[in-house]
Amino acid sequence: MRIGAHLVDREVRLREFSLPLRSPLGTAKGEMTERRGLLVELRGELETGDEVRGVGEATPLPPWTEGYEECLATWVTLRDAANGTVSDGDENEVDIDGVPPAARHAMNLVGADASARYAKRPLAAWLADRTGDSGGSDAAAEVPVNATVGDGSVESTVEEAESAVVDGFDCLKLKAGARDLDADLDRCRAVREAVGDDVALRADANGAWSRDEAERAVDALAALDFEYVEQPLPADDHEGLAALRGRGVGIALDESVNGPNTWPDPVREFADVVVLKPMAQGGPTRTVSVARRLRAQGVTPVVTTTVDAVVARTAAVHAAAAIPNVPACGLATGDLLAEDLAADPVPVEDGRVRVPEGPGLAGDAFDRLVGDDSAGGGSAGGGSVGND
Ligand SMILES: O=C(O)CCC(=O)c1ccccc1C(=O)O
Ligand SMILES: [Mg+2]
Repeated sequence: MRIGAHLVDREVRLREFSLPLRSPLGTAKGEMTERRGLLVELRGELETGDEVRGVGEATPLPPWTEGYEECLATWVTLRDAANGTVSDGDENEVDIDGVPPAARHAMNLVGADASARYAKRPLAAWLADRTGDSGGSDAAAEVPVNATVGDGSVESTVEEAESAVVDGFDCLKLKAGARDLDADLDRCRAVREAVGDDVALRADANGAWSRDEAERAVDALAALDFEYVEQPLPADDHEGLAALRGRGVGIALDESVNGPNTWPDPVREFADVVVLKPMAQGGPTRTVSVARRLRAQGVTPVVTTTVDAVVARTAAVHAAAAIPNVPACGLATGDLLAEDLAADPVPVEDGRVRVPEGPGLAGDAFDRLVGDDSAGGGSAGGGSVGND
């Protein structure tokens, strides 16, 4: 296949970016300090003469997705094939099954944004139309979100939690697993005492615990009335995860289903909640259809970013809005970035995000973001790698 194969005069352009985090996000897998990714823009004309334009983003994060270099190399190939800047022939045909998840996310998103804009529908409504039941279903106007609280001392964890509650969040997710279990449980207990009983709490261990630790954690978190614990055990310990069910706190899967691992089957026997990261699922379209299938078997889907830039974060908000009655999602990650590529069309207010009402992602808000293409020393104009 080729991107925009049905378009005349198509042009795909890439921009590499690198965005520092405001302060490092502490997790069981180490500290995240910056996010590197690619913006993609597709322009062309339909045979009717109508102009088509779409924007996408690939912000890879191993082990959830491929690494940056593979993602970039994939997109340089996709771009050159789409633009016809290499001689016609087999090398212009890209096998879609070989496109890794973050690169595929951008592919899905440029197409979905372009299609939704052409249909004059917000992306959320377009996604709901395409993935809904026969009658279709409306997209939500707002999505509830959780605050993301990184690893830290008891004091700094409580401080961050309290400030999130002051900002209007009624659901907090605490990163855990970076320190020993008793220290983590002290943090969780201190936050519960500080925020009271009306705030929903979640913990995310990123697969750090042993079976014994996970069992102890689950019992302690149940007593603190935590809503769920995300990935208490390594991604492939399906049996261990199943054994943690029914002890008073929900079991959520993240790494088990976002990344190279095989899903436990049937997933409802292993999880109450499944976290869907569009960047790891290969795009918003697949995210919404997987979410609807999960719902149908009684598993609760939650959408989160991989701490993406504004284009993918906005897409994730649309995807979440296309899932009926989605609970609080991990989409309040824009504030973790010290800078971003554009003004935020999906700011968090009172623990909720309003879904942009313009066509596609956010009307033409992202149309100026991809300047002259210089990514990958590309054939579309040469130049060096990077623009910052
Ligand atoms: O869910 C959230 O609150 C934010 C997203 C988040 O925690 C995250 C962000 C980047 C990579 C991994 C994760 C994770 O859920 O483990
Ligand atoms: Mg997680």
